[in-house]
Amino acid sequence: MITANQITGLILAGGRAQRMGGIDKGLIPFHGKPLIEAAINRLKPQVSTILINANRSITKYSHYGYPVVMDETPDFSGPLAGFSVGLKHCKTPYLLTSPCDSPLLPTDLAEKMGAALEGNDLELVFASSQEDGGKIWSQPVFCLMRSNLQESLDVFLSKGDLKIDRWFTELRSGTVVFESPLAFANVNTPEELTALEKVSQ
Ligand SMILES: Nc1nc2c(ncn2[C@@H]2O[C@H](COP(=O)(O)OP(=O)(O)OP(=O)(O)O)[C@@H](O)[C@H]2O)c(=O)[nH]1
Ligand SMILES: [Mg+2]
Repeated sequence: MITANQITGLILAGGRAQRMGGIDKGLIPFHGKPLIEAAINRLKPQVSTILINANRSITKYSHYGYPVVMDETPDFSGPLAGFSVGLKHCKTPYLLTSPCDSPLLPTDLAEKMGAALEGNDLELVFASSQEDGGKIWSQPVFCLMRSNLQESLDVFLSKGDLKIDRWFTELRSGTVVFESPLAFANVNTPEELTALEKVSQ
């Protein structure tokens, strides 16, 4: 069984947030507190420690008491740049990733993905969500991976590829379907922020 003390949580807050007007998304208020706090609070019981991946507002993110790590490339090359630096700083056998803009993320994320990873001898498990109508969507920025994947990721990125699901196909990877679509609701626009605050009173 993979336990919380074997897992480091990586919160991805390194994006441009263009649909939010380019402001720092992790710091916008959600129910009166910076959005990233909700992700930290949901992730904390599932992991031994947390890393925050950000490319701006480093001092503000440091106030949470966790290391803040920046992408090694300054060009906002996507979430895999965050995975890469997260793997480099990860000192536990597993890394669990989550974006900073999904404040209702599953409280059993690590447990379910850990069981799938171990049970099927996988290297990486990503989440999928199921809509009420049954349609399944992959949620590739929610991943549990073995922390020895750093070399594989660096080789993949050095080829100039940035597509997250293409890296997954190079690995022994699988997915876990979570039934609550709301758990993966993410805040990309001011309208989505308002709507999510309403349904999560
Ligand atoms: N480290 C890092 N993370 C990124 C980068 N781009 C996106 N992400 C993260 O990936 C997750 C999903 O990305 P989006 O929801 O599209 O966020 P975003 O890129 O900031 O927003 P848009 O610019 O509106 O697409 C978020 O947690 C982002 O912080 C990047 O260049 N570097
Ligand atoms: Mg998003």
